[in-house]
Amino acid sequence: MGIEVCRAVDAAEDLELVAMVDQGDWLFNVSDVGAEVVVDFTTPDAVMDNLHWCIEQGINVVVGTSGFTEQRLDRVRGWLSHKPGVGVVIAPNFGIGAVLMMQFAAKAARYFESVEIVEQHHPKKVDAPSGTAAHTARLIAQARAEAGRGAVPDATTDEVPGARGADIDGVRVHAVRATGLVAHQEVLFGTTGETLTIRHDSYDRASFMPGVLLAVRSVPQRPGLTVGIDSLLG
Ligand SMILES: NC(=O)C1=CN([C@@H]2O[C@H](COP(=O)(O)OP(=O)(O)OC[C@H]3O[C@@H](n4cnc5c(N)ncnc54)[C@H](OP(=O)(O)O)[C@@H]3O)[C@@H](O)[C@H]2O)C=CC1
Ligand SMILES: O=C(O)C1=N[C@H](C(=O)O)C[C@H](O)C1
Repeated sequence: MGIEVCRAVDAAEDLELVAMVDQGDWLFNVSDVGAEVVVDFTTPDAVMDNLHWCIEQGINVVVGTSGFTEQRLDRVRGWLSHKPGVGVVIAPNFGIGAVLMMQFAAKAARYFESVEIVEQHHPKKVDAPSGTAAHTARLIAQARAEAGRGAVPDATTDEVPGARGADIDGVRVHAVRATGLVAHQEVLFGTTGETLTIRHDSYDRASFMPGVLLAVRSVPQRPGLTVGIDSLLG
């Protein structure tokens, strides 16, 4: 993703690529060259230190790295409270189709008794479940709670641990890894006599670039924390 983002920024006439930073490189290069925005696609282990450093330096940040829980977001809000002019956009998924898939899933959630998420990714992905799946599960759980829905019905005894997937806020999430896949997700809803499946497929990492560039262009005018790119879309 880092290389893909550098290519996209380099190709954009209104943006200038001033530094590329990999593991082991000094972050100081970024401030030395006067970067206005840093884009982070690293790992859940590395991202918090990178973010903290950038905020301290007064540099705006766009983050695509997964692994953001509500606790992590609160830590970022805390850092930003000392740097009121700095903007941070953290998005679980920059693909426009994926953003809509999450919105549609949150909308459908109140009407269906059952729901499960199946995310599918390339086998080099280091984390599971995906940030997109975790975020979708939380949105669905929130929508169900607001609609007064109780627990998803499930009488299964988990005879083999993991057979029923991970439980995120009461929503089962299943992670598939297979060569040939890029990034895909299905949200399966069920109620009496019918199911609804909402599916999104990223076939190429180019699908994330318009959303990343939109966030890069927007973040200097958006101090504070923005989660997701929904509010940036026209
Ligand atoms: N929000 C979105 O739309 C998307 C999010 N993602 C997420 O982005 C993240 C990266 O994905 P992907 O590019 O596929 O993963 P990769 O493993 O291919 O790339 C991660 C890169 O980060 C480097 N890295 C690790 N630690 C640091 C550090 N401290 N400073 C600088 N660089 C570091 C790694 O270096 P090394 O190889 O030396 O370890 C590696 O080059 C994942 O969390 C993924 O889920 C991915 C696609 C879209
Ligand atoms: O690692 C990936 O590839 C992706 N990661 C993000 C996630 O964890 O949701 C976004 C997209 O699914 C691609």
